[in-house]
Order: sequence, then C-alpha cells, then structure tokens
Amino acid sequence: MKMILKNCKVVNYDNILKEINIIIENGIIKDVTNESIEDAEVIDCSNLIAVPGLIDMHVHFRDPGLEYKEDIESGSKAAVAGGVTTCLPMANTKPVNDNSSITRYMVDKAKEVGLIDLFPVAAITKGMKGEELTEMGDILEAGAIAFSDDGLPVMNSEVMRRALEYASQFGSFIISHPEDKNLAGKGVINEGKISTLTGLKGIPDEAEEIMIARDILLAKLTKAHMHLAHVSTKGGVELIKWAKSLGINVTAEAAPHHFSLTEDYLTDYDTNYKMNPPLRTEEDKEAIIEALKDGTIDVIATDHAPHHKDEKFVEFDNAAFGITGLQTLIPLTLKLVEDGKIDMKKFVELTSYKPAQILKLNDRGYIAKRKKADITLIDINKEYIFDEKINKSKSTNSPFFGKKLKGATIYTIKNGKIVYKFQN
Ligand SMILES: NC(=O)N[C@@H](CC(=O)O)C(=O)O
Ligand SMILES: [Zn+2]
Ligand SMILES: [Zn+2]
Repeated sequence: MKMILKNCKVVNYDNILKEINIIIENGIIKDVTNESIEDAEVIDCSNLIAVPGLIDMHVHFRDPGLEYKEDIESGSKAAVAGGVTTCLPMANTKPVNDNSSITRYMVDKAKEVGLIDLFPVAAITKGMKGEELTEMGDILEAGAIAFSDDGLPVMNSEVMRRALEYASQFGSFIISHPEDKNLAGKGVINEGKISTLTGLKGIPDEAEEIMIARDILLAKLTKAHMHLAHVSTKGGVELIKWAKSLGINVTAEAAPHHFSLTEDYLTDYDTNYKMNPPLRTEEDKEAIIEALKDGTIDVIATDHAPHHKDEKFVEFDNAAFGITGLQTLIPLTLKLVEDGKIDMKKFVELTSYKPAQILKLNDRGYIAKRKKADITLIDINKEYIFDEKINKSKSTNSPFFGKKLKGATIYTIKNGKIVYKFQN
C-alpha cells in the first residue's frame, strides 16, 4: 500500500520544506522528496501544512467504567479529528487503572478501534488512594508508559518519593497533578477578583505552587524524572524555571485553555469554563505563553476531560471539573502562531517533537525517511463552527462548542492510512 502526499509544506521542529512530496509505504515514510511515484494513492496537499501526528500526553477516555462520558472508540475519533495520533489516557477510570489487566484492556481496545496509539498512564497508588504503590513493573509490561494519580494529588511526600524511585528503576516516570488538596479546599475557580465578584469559592495559586515546589524537590532528591501536569500559574512557571536552571529532572505541560482563556470568562457562572486547575489571570496566561516560548514548559497537552451534560448543567459548585480539548488543540495553538507568539516550528516542537522525546517514542514526532507515517495535514485558514457534526467526542463540555474556530485538520494519517478526513 503506497501513498503520496503531493506539494506539501512540511514543518518539523527544526526545518521547513516547501512544495515537497511525502512518499509512504507500509506505514512508514519512505522518502521526503521532489520525486514522484506511480501506482499510489495521491493526496493533493497544495494548501496544506504537513506536521508530525500530534502526541497528547494527557487525556481522559473514561474507559472502563464511565463510558457514558467517553470511551476508547469515541475518544480515538475525537483524537484523529483533532490531528492527534498518539494519546496517553489517565488512570481515573472506574475501576482505577491500577493493574496490568486494565492497562492491557485499554491497549487492546485501542488496537481494535485502530485509529491511534494509546499508551496508558497507570495509577501511582492502588485505587488512587495515595497510600500503596501499584505493581509498576507488571503494568509497564502490559503497555503503560508512565504513572499518575491525576485528578488527585499524591499528598504524602514519602509515597511520592518512593513512586519516583520505583518508576525510574523501570525507566519510566511520574506525572504529577500538582495541587495541595487541603489548601484548594472546596474552591471552584481561581481565588482573586472574580471569586470575590461572583461569591464563588477560590483556589489560590499557592495550592498549585506548593506542590510544584515539593515535586521539584523530590525530583532533586531522587534524581528521577517528574513531569508536571497542567501548569496554570506564573509562580509555577518561575519554580520550574528555577528547577531547570539547577539541572533538576523535571518537564512540564500546559493545556490550551490556560494559554487561551482567563478567569474573566467566569462572571456568567458558565460551568463549561470550570476545570482544575482553574482559569487564572491575564498575567498567568501570559507567563504560560512565555514559558512555552522559552522552553520552561516543554509540551502542550489537552487534559481532554469529557463530562456528561447532566454533570455540567447543575449549580456551579456541584458541576464536574474539566473540559474537552482534543478538537480545539490545533485551532487554539494556531492562534498563538497567528498572534506572533510562536512560529510553526515551535507549534510542532510543543505538540509532537518534545512529547516524543519525553516519552522516548523515537519513531515519531518528526517527518523524515524511516519514521512512522503519522502525519496531520492542516489548513490553517479554514474557518468552521465547532458543532455537533464536527464534534466526535461523546461530550460537548467545551466553552468553544458552538463557536467559530480557525485552523482545521483536513486529513489525519496514522501508520500510512487515512483515519480522518474533514467534512462539513
Ligand atoms: N482537569 C479536570 O478538570 N478534570 C480531570 C482531572 C484532572 O485532570 O485533574 C477529570 O478527570 O475530569
Ligand atoms: Zn490533573
Ligand atoms: Zn487530567
């Protein structure tokens, strides 16, 4: 099975090639060349940009157990519609993914669906209770790639220390959900101007920063790799910058909503803007963008967190935290490009090259000979409404749902096969 992507503009993190052809054979990039071939499926890419298939290090697919919100099939469909070909689903399923059989179930189901590669992030502790470590070796053998109790912090520092040591012995790493649960308390939005104005209970920046500081220090102590999820505060960025200047083994991610939106959207009590960590201030948002630019934050990850309508159309205090993100990743990140904050090479670095490096998936994240043929073809000028037809997730809990987006995935190619084609 041969395919040729004709007249592409190929963007890698370190180079751009114009009017070039990508030749694909047996799921692998055979060549990136001016030459053409016969007897192949042809995609005309004249107005499209070819980037490495995006790698999302942080999604919630709710499968097993919470399939009414999302399952591995609908999550995979949302992923490829968002140009994402590799996903890391978190462990807060029901039951929690704290053992090799659940991990294996997830990997097998994703293979059966056949749209994306799925590398589960299994729980750090049994039942995500923050007490007893999981059987990390067995779980890694079943196909997991990292460990996190995401959704809940590991509050006990000694448990977190052992988790880091144990995971690193297997060549794996820990993803921290940095939140001091006691300090965050019953908070539902950022603590500040808008919490005062609305009377909604606030979560101070320090709830995140205290744990980022602790996790950095535990990475220093153990020399193990700690990845910090969904960094949302300026203070958090400063701590990570400090850690990196000392050579401490930390990496970090930011979610598109934290570099696109602020707490100011919360004056209408719209629960589609409710997520954890909460939307912060303009100053925080700018600090996140600066950190993406200067490498303090390594990757963009969506924290795609689907919830059923019934869990969102309730009083603000009772609504579930989280928004969907897979299908808004490209348009929101392209907005940074359009605004001149980052260029297309940086876009690629943040959404595929760096995640591949962190995950040691050296077969992807770069468009070149012999790499896996995971390629996303984007029309950066295409405008469309993010409506029921476009949305592939089972859930619609996004503040962008029903709104106009700019920048569309036109084709997603996974292992040399077309797994998504834009239609509206
Ligand atoms: N981000 C969220 O607001 N919610 C996530 C949990 C998490 O990522 O911490 C979820 O599982 O719904
Ligand atoms: Zn989290
Ligand atoms: Zn999450």
